[in-house]
Amino acid sequence: MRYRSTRADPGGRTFSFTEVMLGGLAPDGGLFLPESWPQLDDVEALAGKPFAEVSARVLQAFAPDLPGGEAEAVAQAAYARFGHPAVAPLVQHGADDFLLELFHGPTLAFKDVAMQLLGRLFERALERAGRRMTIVAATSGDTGGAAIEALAGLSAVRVCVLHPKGRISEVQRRFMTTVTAPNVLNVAVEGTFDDCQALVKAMFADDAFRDEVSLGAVNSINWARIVAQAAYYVTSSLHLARGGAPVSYCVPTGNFGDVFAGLVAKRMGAPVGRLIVATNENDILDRALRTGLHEPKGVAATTSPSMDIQVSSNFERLLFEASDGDAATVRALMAHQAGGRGFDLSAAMRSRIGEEFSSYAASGEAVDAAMRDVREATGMTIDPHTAVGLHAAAQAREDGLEGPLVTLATAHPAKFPDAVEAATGYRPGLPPRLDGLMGAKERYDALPADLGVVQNAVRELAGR
Ligand SMILES: Cc1ncc(COP(=O)(O)O)c(C=O)c1O
Ligand SMILES: N[C@@H](CCOP(=O)(O)O)C(=O)O
Repeated sequence: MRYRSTRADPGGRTFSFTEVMLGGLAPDGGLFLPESWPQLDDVEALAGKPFAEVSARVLQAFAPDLPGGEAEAVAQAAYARFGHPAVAPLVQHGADDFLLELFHGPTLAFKDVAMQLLGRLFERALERAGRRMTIVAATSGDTGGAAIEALAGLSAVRVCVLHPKGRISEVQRRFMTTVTAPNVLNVAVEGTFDDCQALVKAMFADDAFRDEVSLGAVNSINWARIVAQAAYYVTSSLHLARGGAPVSYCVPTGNFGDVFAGLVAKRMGAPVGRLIVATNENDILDRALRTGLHEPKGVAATTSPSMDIQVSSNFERLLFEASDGDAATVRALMAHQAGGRGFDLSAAMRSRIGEEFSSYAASGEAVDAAMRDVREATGMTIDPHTAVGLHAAAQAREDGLEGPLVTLATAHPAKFPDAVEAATGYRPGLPPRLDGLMGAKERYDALPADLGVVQNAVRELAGR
């Protein structure tokens, strides 16, 4: 199993899983994808197996270069820390409608599922290579907390997280800024998540800097994140399909990593049906899928801040898939995007995407209504990101979607208590294990969205 960049022509350099994981972004600025899709042998036999076992099988399929037994060992350790024995339990909320709860990890968001695995894989790979690494991550709220939780205190890793100042919830921020481990640096950037992500990509594009600090990534540009997330599509689709109709998924979407993980599970042979991209008012992906025109129009602050994104990194992976691996097309479209311009999808690419993906966007009112409605109907409290997903699920049903439909519950409602309370009148509380979080001292640097300034802060961290 070898990997190539979405921007590299066939016959170019290929990479192993470990190189891909430690490299983060491909040297040419593209994203790594496998040269072919591995299949899960005897996939039906995985139905009902423990989450860690399925996760290890998925990982092994993509990472044959890991030492024997490593996939099982890291998966067992990673998921032992989750607050629910199923790790990612399904909860039924309608006749054929389900929520997949992905928030039972240490920082109450779906990012923990991948990050707990990734932290352990990094630790072992760096130890084998006898090297250190500086991870720089951009977050719109959840990736940062999950990354810091997974990497704090590791001697071979320094981790710097860039978050958009004032644009994430207080609980999200505190998951990051109250951590005192010396290998952690939090930076509040004057700008949006897109600015933070652009800074990360610019650091990767600076070869000298990349080598100087031994730069690594844990955003979903890192292929290992996507592989780890594919596991919950495998477990849940096998559970619900049982040899019958494939299972469709409604995925609250920002950086397009989570929904792309659904495609990966499908490509591996899991019974995954349609993939529904659910966006908030930052609807660039919904517009692109409906009209073929991918056109930026500025980021609005919403009650689902983790999805306040315009430049969705993993859309590039979908463009590569939809163009049949045509790197020249991907390079051309990405050049438009880098220049802040829109681009058009060809009719052929649109039609290929439309065979597997649909999309819906939710207004702020629709998100509030979804939180209220589900609470009134079922007593369940959901977070605003999950509400974006449930709104899309209802729209998909109105448009005639049949068969089992799973909406990903991507965060615990207690991460967004103000938004939930405003919509439902109920203020969700944090689990007792997090009692100290809201009173703990915070530490972060506020910096402008300036590459040189942020690079200097990362250099200082790397030298600690
Ligand atoms: C709670 C929550 N929901 C949904 C998303 C969107 O996921 P993705 O960026 O993989 O599309 C995010 C951020 O990634 C998130 O933190
Ligand atoms: N919503 C994310 C944004 C980064 O996404 P990632 O999946 O690429 O790490 C966040 O919460 O930080």
